[in-house]
Amino acid sequence: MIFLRVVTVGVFDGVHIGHVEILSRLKRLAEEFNSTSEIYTIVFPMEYYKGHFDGLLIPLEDRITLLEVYGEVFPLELNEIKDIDASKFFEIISKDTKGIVVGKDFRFGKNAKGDISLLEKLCKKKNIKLEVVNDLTENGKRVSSTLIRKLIKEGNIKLANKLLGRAYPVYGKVYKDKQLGRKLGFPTANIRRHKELVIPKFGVYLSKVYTPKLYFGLVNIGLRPTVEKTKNVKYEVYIFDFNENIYGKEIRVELLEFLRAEEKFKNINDLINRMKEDEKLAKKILEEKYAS
Ligand SMILES: Cc1cc2nc3c(=O)[nH]c(=O)nc-3n(C[C@H](O)[C@H](O)[C@H](O)COP(=O)(O)O)c2cc1C
Ligand SMILES: Nc1ncnc2c1ncn2[C@@H]1O[C@H](COP(=O)(O)OP(=O)(O)O)[C@@H](O)[C@H]1O
Repeated sequence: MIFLRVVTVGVFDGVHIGHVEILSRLKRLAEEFNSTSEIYTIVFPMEYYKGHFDGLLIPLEDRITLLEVYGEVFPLELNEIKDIDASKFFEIISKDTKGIVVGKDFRFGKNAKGDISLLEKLCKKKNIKLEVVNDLTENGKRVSSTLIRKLIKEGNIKLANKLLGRAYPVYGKVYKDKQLGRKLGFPTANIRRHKELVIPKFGVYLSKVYTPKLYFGLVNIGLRPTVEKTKNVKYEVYIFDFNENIYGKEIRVELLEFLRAEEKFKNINDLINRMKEDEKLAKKILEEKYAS
């Protein structure tokens, strides 16, 4: 017995609202044909191999989890497929396939030779239903992983979150540091950053913190130039109304709003005063916008 399928191929980093358009169409098409749906996710985009890549939006495991809502997920390394010529690549993705869903800019095969017009012709020949999904735009700009990476690097977390369709997450295990925070009156849980991910603009963010219980807090992302000379980017979380030892625990932090850029203060006292201001501002925003 042949199991029929519908297929989509792409990087899908971030699984943003534009991706969701494609994935929802894929799921609908699978229902129409009473087939399975398969999502081929390319692990890293071309820029990664060209050496000018800012980093992924979310880890691959998270991408897979988000994609699994829409079908069976198969990760592909670009290196495995980039030298397959367009007709051969089509042969692979069209086997037992009833439908293909892609975005308007989809390219396939060696040197990205295959485009939508070739795909249309090939699909017609094999009686495969092709759905080409129009670009989703925000203020005239195409929603894309590249745009969201740029917004995150610029600190425009609100727009990045809107285009992602969810709050931008950073998370990891809390590790022990120099324990200076506690002395300053601002204990901070430090989490390691995933090396393959994009680094947000250095500064202070209002955040949700799951310990797993939900708290709000402030995250400082940066180099802490007032107290350290390092190139090591740190993610530190000061959790409001919280006083527990969470070393070794996994916490999840969601960036909500960018409050200010990281600064080098003249002395620790100026830093402490500024952190107090940050907390005041954050609590005011929480009261105005997030109180339930
Ligand atoms: C809300 C907040 C804002 C911060 N802002 C800055 C800053 O602008 N410049 C800076 O050098 N460090 C900043 N930090 C980092 C502190 O220097 C750091 O948390 C402190 O030295 C404690 O370090 P520890 O984690 O080693 O205990 C900030 C930390 C927090 C929690
Ligand atoms: N309100 C809080 N926010 C963050 N961490 C807290 C808080 N209260 C207690 N802690 C605990 O204190 C630790 C941070 O203390 P700190 O002196 O900044 O040390 P470190 O240099 O190891 O980060 C956290 O890892 C956590 O276990």
